[in-house]
Amino acid sequence: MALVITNLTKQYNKHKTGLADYSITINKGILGLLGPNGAGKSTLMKIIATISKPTQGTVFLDGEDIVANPGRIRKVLGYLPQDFGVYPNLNAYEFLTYIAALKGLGGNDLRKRIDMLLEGVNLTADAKRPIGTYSGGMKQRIGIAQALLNDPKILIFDEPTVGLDPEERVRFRQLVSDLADDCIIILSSHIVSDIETIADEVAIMQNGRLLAKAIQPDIIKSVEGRVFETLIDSSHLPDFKTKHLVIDTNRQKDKTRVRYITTTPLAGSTALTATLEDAYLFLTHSNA
Ligand SMILES: Nc1ncnc2c1ncn2[C@@H]1O[C@H](COP(=O)(O)OP(=O)(O)OP(=O)(O)O)[C@@H](O)[C@H]1O
Repeated sequence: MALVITNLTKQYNKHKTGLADYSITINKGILGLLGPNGAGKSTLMKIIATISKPTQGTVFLDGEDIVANPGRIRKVLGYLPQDFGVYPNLNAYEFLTYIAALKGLGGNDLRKRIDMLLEGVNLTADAKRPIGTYSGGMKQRIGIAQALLNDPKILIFDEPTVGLDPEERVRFRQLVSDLADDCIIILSSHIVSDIETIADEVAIMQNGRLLAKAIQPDIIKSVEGRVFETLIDSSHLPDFKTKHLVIDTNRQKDKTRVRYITTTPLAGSTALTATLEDAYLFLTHSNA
């Protein structure tokens, strides 16, 4: 199974471009879309989910044009939009039953599937109370459950970890990796650590363009040997920032410990092991 996206452009209006000549091939496994606000992550996901049409370009699923024939992908799609709305007066059971009806799902197994999904997102104990009384994280979890109702083969999660506490993030990661062998899973975040722990491959986006797409070690290679740490006078920090890409600072009285990326390190700097965050900040700054 493969999604082949070619020269995709979404022009919202004269001034707003969602995607600009974007091409990518997505295979089975977990692809993390990483990019700053406005990079085009949601736009890409909406087009794949056939909620939005591209201005130009094509999306093929196993050789079939899904822009022209959205029915092909809708049957096998699970989608959690960023602005997922719920019906506050329905409880979790009623809500999932309602979504199942919209998706044309029914039969004897439906109840069992809903029970299993509620268990998977840790909502069994709260399944009988109105969703309006849920916390943000619980609403997000019911959103994750509805995306899985039809046993999808393509899963699209727009910012799925928003509002989840650390324990729920671990549970979500587990749920997603259990599905990854058999599905294309695309998830977005602007939080590097979320993507780092979940995704096999990472696609870094900015301004509607794809800056890099590879497995994590290959993305990290772009900054290997260029990440350093040093201690400088805090008063020198503004000048230091004009010469090197500063990733992180830790102020200690009048000195500041700086993690930075450069090809010309200061004498006495310590070389550090590069991380996905280093590579992400390097790529997005170099292409800003
Ligand atoms: N309906 C719309 N009308 C006009 N412009 C839009 C619309 N939706 C998105 N955009 C613009 O398209 C660009 C990409 O937005 P998009 O929401 O896809 O980015 P994103 O990477 O998902 O960002 P975020 O993390 O903030 O959700 C932004 O400049 C945004 O303002």
